[in-house]
Amino acid sequence: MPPQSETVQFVDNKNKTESTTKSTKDTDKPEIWWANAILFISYHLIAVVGAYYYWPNNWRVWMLFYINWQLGTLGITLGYHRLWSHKSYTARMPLRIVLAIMGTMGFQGSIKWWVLRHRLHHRYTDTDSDPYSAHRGLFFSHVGWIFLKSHYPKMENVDQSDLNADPVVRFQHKYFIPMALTYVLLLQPLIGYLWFGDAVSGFIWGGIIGRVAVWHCTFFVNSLAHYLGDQHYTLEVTARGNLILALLTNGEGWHNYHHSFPFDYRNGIRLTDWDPTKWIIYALHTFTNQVPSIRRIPDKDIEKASKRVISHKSGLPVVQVDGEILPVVPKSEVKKIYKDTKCVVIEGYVVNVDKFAEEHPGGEGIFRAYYGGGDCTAGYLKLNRHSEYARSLVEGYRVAKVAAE
Ligand code: HEM
Repeated sequence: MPPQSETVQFVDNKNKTESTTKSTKDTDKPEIWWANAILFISYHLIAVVGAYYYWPNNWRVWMLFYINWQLGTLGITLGYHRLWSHKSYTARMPLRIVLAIMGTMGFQGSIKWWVLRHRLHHRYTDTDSDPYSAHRGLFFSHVGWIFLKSHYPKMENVDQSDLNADPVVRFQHKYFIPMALTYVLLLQPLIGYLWFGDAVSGFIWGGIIGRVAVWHCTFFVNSLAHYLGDQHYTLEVTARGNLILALLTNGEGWHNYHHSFPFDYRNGIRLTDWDPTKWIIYALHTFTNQVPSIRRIPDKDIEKASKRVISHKSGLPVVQVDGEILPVVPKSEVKKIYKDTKCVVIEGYVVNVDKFAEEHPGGEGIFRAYYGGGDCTAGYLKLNRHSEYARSLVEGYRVAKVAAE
């Protein structure tokens, strides 16, 4: 088990240099974790053979699999990840108990085991100290890291006081193995027997295949979500945003935003971004007393991050306008640079209307012909006498200044 945390002075989480970190090398050769490897491989073998011989011809078996998959995944996303790893919301004891049970169904180690590694991942993303660093290859970041008994010298810098103080976390950590095994070996066959009279199918589909589905969907976030997708909020790490992964992971696929703002209870920030985890947290906060508070990053900070990314991507000279750093784009380059974006030009500035277009009182249609860097100043000035409020909105959405040629 990792040691208790101690007070350490951190210099900069991106340069990964701590003043009091012990000199143990992160790249020390780790041992193979045979127990994990054998368990993992056996599960997959049983899943394949079981699926072949016990292919369901009864919808109840499919339901058992689906419920198991979804509950396990939600236990990880709602509980392990957004509650315990990032404290993006607070939860009362009854909800924490339910989430700890659901998380146990994910079969990915105890809350404490998982959260400490996840905090390490965020703190040292893409370095040797990142337990599932994407820089060590797709296979390693997906499952390879689980087969290794790595020791993480920098773990001592990760705070775990909140985990140690939570009785639910302590209990689940102590009894994780019996709880997880009871769930798979006893409960699933029992449900199968009582629900559709087939204990073996209950074990195979509820216990084994349900687990394999939860595993890979969670692991995709560590692997594919660092390889495929968009980077709108930070370029400093490999994390990317990806709709397909969001669909498979109850919203965790919006991973670039998450790495930029890990404390936000949302991963998909737009109303329409597929993120059931965020919707459930919001519903629990609004309609029950189980989630007293949620953490949401202010829109202006998100906007700033996205502007910074656009500036960096452009690699152009910058200018300070009203306290903001904006890249300066030659007029002839605007359409090339912003071709696949919802950016338009208004009064000499490139304005990103992605977040605003849908709620524009004059309709989104007005912008469409200009997306990709078209100049809509004439319409903006003539079709409506835009108020001061509208002007300040435009200022907030500026992403670049167009250089006079
Ligand atoms: C980011 C750019 C823009 C912002 C922030 C913006 C904002 C607004 C706002 C807040 C209003 C409500 C009235 C007001 O407060 O002035 C409005 C109305 C309107 N806007 Fe814009 N606007 C933008 C761009 C444009 C452009 C490019 C056009 C035309 C090409 C346009 C056409 C209109 C029209 C026609 C209305 C009147 C809608 C109605 O009352 O039926 N707007 N806009």
